[in-house]
Amino acid sequence: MKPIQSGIGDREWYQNLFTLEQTIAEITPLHFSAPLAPPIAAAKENRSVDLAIVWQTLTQLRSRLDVLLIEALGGLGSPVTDELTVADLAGEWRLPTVLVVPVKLGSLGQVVANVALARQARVDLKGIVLNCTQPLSDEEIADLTPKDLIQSLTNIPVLGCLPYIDNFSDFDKLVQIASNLDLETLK
Ligand SMILES: Nc1ncnc2c1ncn2[C@@H]1O[C@H](COP(=O)(O)OP(=O)(O)OP(=O)(O)O)[C@@H](O)[C@H]1O
Ligand SMILES: C[C@H](N)[C@@H](CCCCCC(=O)O)NC(=O)O
Ligand SMILES: [Mg+2]
Repeated sequence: MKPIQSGIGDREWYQNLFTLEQTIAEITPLHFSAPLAPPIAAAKENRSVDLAIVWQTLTQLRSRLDVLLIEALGGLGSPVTDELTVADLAGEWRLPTVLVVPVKLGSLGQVVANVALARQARVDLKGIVLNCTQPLSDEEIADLTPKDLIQSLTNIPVLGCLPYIDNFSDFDKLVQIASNLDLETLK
């Protein structure tokens, strides 16, 4: 699921990449046109952010699927409503969570701040995945986001590093990349 989406993006990606039995309304029960934070995008359409429909759809899907992977939006501190952040929802809805961190200078500060926020909101943080959103060497990745330092600072396991992907339509490559992540701990 991409339960709340603003603008064009993830739900369209999923439909192109995967064969899913869910309808688009099940993949994304709440969609807003403006590519902005949900409360702001909703206000532009004179709508509110109806979390009840998100919870209902999530509950239905969870009961009929073996695995339900949910992509949030923005970061843990991004607002979902005027009162609630992504971290608040993940905590209150008890969703086992993986933090995805783009590899760049500043990532260490971001990861420490986000893990602190996750703890404050009682998020069940299972692991951290590093994401190389630009082509970098192994040495550059290790210098910017050293796994051992992140684990020592946060006490959260680093499950792996997604490489830079230049072609998202190479499905076999995506499968091979996913198989390198240590996802067994999420079960
Ligand atoms: N490993 C990668 N290699 C190359 N491009 C990437 C990689 N990860 C992300 N991108 C690019 O960044 C875009 C947004 O990625 P992603 O959906 O993961 O962002 P996000 O942080 O989840 O933001 P959102 O809140 O919009 O979901 C992707 O569609 C892709 O174009
Ligand atoms: C438009 C973006 N791509 C994203 C919304 C990100 C909101 C971030 C708000 C913030 O933290 O300032 N929407 C989405 O993932 O559907
Ligand atoms: Mg996304």
